[in-house]
This record gives sequence, structure tokens and C-alpha cells, in this order.
Amino acid sequence: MERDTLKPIIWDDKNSQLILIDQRKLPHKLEYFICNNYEDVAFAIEDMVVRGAPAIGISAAYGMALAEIKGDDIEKAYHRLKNTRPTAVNLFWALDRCMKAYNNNRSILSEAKLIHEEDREACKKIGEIGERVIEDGDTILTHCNAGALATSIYGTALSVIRFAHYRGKNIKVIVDETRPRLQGAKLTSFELKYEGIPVKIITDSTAGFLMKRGMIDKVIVGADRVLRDYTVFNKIGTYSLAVLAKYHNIPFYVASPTSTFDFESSIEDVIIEERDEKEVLYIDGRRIAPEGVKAYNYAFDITPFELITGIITEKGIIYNEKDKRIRT
Ligand SMILES: CSC[C@@H](O)[C@@H](O)C(=O)COP(=O)(O)O
Repeated sequence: MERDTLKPIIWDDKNSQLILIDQRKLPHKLEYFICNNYEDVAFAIEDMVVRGAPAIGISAAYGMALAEIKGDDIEKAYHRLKNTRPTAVNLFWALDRCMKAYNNNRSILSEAKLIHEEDREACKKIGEIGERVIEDGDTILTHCNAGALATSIYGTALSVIRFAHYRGKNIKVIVDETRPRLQGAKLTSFELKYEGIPVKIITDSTAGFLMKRGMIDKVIVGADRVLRDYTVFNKIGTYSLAVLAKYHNIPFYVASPTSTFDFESSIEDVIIEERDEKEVLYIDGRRIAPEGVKAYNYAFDITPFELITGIITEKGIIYNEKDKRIRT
């Protein structure tokens, strides 16, 4: 049965405010973060109050709308919001749409609402189309959070899982914890539990062992950017999972709205976000490594299409015709 998903982004017309679920507080507290101006929105994206490719695009669009409403310098707001995070393309795509609307004397708020509405539709379609790759009894591995919290509703990878569940398929989900920010453990497991979909968390390094034991039937992840040759940028660890899935002959799907497609850039053009090394070196505020030891903290990695079975979009599934893994 279908039930309400979490809605991470709410526009309050009466008070001209953007209301975001504060994802930093989950799973312990369901609190809201109110944005009254574009600077609040920029902070929310940088500090990961809101996160996930489509969700940061929609939020940034509302940030532009707030700049319009407050009579702020639109160019300045555009550049401030553009510099919040570098990898997910939806941010730039949404900001450019708002800028274009503004330059054509159209309302930025109407454009932001349209982007929001389109995302709802796309995520629903991804679920409806994608659920057919899932069979009754499947155990599905996912990574990071490509759920309702990363979009406006339903999610991308989780929309596929959700719709399979709504249609009565008996499925189980295994979630990588997704070090260092733990989006899998904190957010994805929270969403699935909320929906009543059976879920277990593993450490990121457990995936290969479970695959070898035949405990995973499919892998489905989201995307932060998809290039013209269908190279996928997604949360760090996605590439390792794709290599493991190929080795173990397990179908590997990416679920992504076409708003995440970037046919202009090449791999070299895309900046892989490098976050503060403290996210790796500290757990719960306590340093876990010797003083003086440094860390890499790349937030995203790059998966070539040759490792992918198919990309599920709102317009249909782009299958990799060279992929020999069994499809459903
Ligand atoms: C539908 S979202 C797909 C991706 O955006 C998601 O898996 C992801 O990598 C998000 O990264 P995050 O750093 O939490 O913003």
C-alpha cells in the first residue's frame, strides 16, 4: 500500500519561506530548517541540511525566488548558490533555469515551483517504470540516500524500491552505511523503516562478501550527474560497488531523472567535491586517527557505463546492450 513519503522541501506561500527537513538531525529528530533568504538556502546546501542532487537543485531554485521576493541582487544570489556544492548538476541546471526565467521577465518563484512539480512527476515515473526490474523475493543493495529526502518525493533508487513494494513484491533492502556522512545508515534506513520495507544496514566493506554469498540480487543507486556517454557520478563507493556487481554477475542499475543528465560536460570538466578531512578523521567529535595523519575525503566517484546494466529515467530505461547480466 502506498503511504505518504517524507517531503524534505516545502514552499510556504503565505510567509514566503522555504521549509526544509533538517537532514543533519535525522534519524533522531524530525525538525525543520526555515529559509527566509537566499543566504539561508546557500547555508542549508553547504551544511547538508538538504542534500541529494534533485533536492539541492529545487532548494537553490527557491533560493533564487527568495532573492527575487526580497529584492536582492539576482546575479549575486545566483553566484552564491552556484558555489555551494560542485558535483551534482541539478544545482546548476535549476539555477540556470531560474536565471533564464528572470532574464525573460518571468517569475522566478513560478519557475522554482515548476522545477519542484516536475521532480515530483519524474520521481513517480521512475518508480512506476523501474519497479519492473525488481522480482518478487529480491534483495536489493543501495548506497547513500537516493530517497525521498534526496528529491521532493519518492526518491530515485528508492522510488523503484518503493513502487515494487507498493505493488506487493516481497523485497528486502540492504543499505551501505555510506561513510563518512552515513546517509545510508541515517537517512535511507529511516525512510525504509518509515515505509515498512524490510531493511538491514551493512558497513560499506561488507558488500562484496554478501554478493559472494548470493545474498544480493540487484544493486540500485542514484546519480549526481550523468554524462552523454552515460558515465555516472554518484556518492563515493558507487564505483567499487559497480565493479563488485560486475564480478559477481549481479545487475547494477542507476535511477536518475533526466534533470541529472549533463550532455555538455566531459569527465575532466566535472569537479569531484573534496570535503573536510575531519569527516573521516573524527567520529562523534572524537579523533580516530593519530594526530598528524591526513585523509582523503572525496564525496563522489565515477562509474563508466560498461559497469551499468541500465539507467532508469522518467522516460524509460536506457539499457546497456553490451551488458550480459540477466535482466528482468
Ligand atoms: C537522488 S539522489 C542521488 C545522489 O544525489 C545521492 O545518492 C548522493 O550521492 C547524494 O550525495 P550527498 O553528498 O548526500 O548530497
